[in-house]
Amino acid sequence: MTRTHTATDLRYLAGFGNHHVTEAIPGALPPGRNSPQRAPLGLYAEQLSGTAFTAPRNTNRRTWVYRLVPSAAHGKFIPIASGSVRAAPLREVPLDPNRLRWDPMPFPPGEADFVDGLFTIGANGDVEAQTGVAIHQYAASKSMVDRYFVDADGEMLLVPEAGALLLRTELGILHVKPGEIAVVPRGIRWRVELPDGRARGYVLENYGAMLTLPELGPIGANGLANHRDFLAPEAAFEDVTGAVEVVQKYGGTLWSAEYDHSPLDVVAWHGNYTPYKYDLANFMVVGTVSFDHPDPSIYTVLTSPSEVPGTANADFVIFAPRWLVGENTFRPPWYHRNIMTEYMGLVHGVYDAKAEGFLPGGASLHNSFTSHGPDEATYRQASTRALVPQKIDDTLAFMFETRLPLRLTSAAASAAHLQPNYDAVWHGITKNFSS
Ligand SMILES: O=C(O)Cc1cc(O)ccc1O
Ligand SMILES: [Fe+2]
Repeated sequence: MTRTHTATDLRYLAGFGNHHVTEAIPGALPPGRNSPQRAPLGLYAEQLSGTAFTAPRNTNRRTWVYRLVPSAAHGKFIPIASGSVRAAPLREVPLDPNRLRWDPMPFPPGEADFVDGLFTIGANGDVEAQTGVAIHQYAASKSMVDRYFVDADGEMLLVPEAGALLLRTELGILHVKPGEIAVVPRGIRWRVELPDGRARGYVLENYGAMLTLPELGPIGANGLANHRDFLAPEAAFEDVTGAVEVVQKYGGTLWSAEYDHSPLDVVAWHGNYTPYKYDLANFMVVGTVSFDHPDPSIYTVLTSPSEVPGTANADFVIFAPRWLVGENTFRPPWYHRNIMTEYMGLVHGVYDAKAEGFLPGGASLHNSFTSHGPDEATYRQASTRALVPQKIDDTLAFMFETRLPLRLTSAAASAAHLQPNYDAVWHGITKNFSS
């Protein structure tokens, strides 16, 4: 059995969407061709296509892997209980026009690995039509050892809130801690170890076009999330023989198959279809240096475009430390209604639109066209404070923004940690009008 790497000896390959080349054993990659009659070291060659063969060059994603056994070498998948995992289309409860907020998600009783601890909040679109998203939270207390996961339904954007994750994937290992994010593409096998014993966080499962960097328009060639800060793993493999379980999410259902070897047996690979991580501290925040509160699209880290120009299937947006300097400006978010649906979570600190009740590990959902904005305490404070330069610090909130309303699971809609009276945060906002 070979399972070598620890979190400390990990090295990464830099660059968003780059064509990387990596060998865990020198000489494992065939030079000059992808598919020689016999691949080096007795390995099997296999292509993993994340986009259609014929997708335009600038969006085409594929990786060639050189592995101990072809991934085809496995038995039958059988459906298993899906726990708290659901997929779109969801029709468990009516679409709810209320603003909703949840307390921090409790850890399940007993031990739960990452898959056991996945809890679907809601979804939109249609998993089989490869459009829309599901939003999940996870709370895990046990590492996956002889158990692997693969999501054929979407790529998974992981936002850890508590505890690091060691993601052992087919293409190598990523160590991801709160303040960082990771994306695991659809169809890649992986398992999750918990270096801190427990871990909790958020997942955007993107059924649609792969997440990419947003256009920068007049911002120019630099800024927001920069290409070079996205890190893919170096090749690392497990040479493990013996019964292991592979759990596959396929069409919204969990399926299980027994393999007689670890599916993480890729010794070398080259290509641009890879898992990756990104440290949100590297995000260059752009904001006003004159007046008014800009639209939060300037805080977009990654976007999944839809076929409608400028209208994302999903955006991943962060509210990171930054200076507020706007003159004669109400500096927190304005009151608003938005056709796009806004699901928010908090990694740490306090979010500047909510004085109380929005907590790390908790979440809010402002579905399409629901009225929201600063709570009463925030309004009072921000509309009267002296407008000296102010640093928003020690905080990291984020938003999964998606173009279709989000249908909740009945479990999320009736969860014990759903706050009973979120509307009250806007009580006490009174008329100031005088003519
Ligand atoms: O609702 C929210 O708190 C998110 C948000 C932040 C912001 O600065 C502007 C609009 C917006 O929806
Ligand atoms: Fe909003």
